[in-house]
Amino acid sequence: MLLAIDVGNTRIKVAVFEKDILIWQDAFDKEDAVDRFSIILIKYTDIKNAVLSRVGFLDESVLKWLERQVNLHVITADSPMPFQNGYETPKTLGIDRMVLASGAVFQFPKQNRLVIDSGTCITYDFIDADDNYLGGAISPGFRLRYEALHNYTAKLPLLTLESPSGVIGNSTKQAIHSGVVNGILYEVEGFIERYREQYQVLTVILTGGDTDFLAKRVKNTIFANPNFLLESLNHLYQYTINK
Ligand SMILES: Nc1ncnc2c1ncn2[C@@H]1O[C@H](COP(=O)(O)OP(=O)(O)O)[C@@H](O)[C@H]1O
Ligand SMILES: CC(C)(COP(=O)(O)O)[C@@H](O)C(=O)NCCC(=O)O
Ligand SMILES: [K+]
Repeated sequence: MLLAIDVGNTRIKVAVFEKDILIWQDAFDKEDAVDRFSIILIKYTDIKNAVLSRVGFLDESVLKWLERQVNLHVITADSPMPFQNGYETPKTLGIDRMVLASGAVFQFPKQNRLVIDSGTCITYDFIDADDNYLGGAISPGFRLRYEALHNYTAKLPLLTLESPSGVIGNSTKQAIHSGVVNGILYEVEGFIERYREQYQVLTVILTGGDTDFLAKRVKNTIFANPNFLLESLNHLYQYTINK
């Protein structure tokens, strides 16, 4: 039984795996980390190993606590990956993006793949059919855009994610929702179209906290899976221990 832990810039996401079966999952804020991890370890006493991907801040004391509870396997830039890393700055590449790319290789072998993870940031990661990771893009996620509009202007209100009434926002709030939501939709659809121009056959995988919201609205055939990073962590752990 394995505990997979994804520490992002907004939340901690966790899942318990029995081989390749996801038997339980949760997401929580970082300040609740030790309490929520304790609940999991009490509920699943067979957990002896954990695998962790971290891009967001996590208090060192939480890591030290975790290391005392389980065998903690932390994914780093030096961890073995099932792809050739063509990133110019491999040491600055987000561990989450590496895990996503490895999951695309495991779950969708030998094809051009674009992984879109809509969380704090929207990340785009491309792996070609020969398992070369080429990079992609980093863009502000929904919440970052709403907060930026509020924090960097004199008058705009701070709004939370809501579907715009239409393309033409006929009020301040609707104009903001249209700008944020339609802006992200057209960005995602535009990127997919550009990648498809260059790589005619392309598999698109969508994940992240905003998967469900985006999957319903993006006009492209995509594989939507909110647990893709956690599943990829599980596969990567198996891959690493069997190397
Ligand atoms: N309970 C929640 N708390 C915070 N964000 C949530 C929640 N449910 C869905 N979300 C959405 O998920 C996004 C964060 O996605 P996530 O993938 O967890 O981010 P990260 O991996 O960057 O920490 C938020 O911007 C929000 O739109
Ligand atoms: C871009 C990210 C902040 C995304 O993190 P997330 O939205 O998942 O919290 C993370 O992948 C990161 O810190 N990347 C480092 C820079 C790079 O990937 O080139
Ligand atoms: K992300």
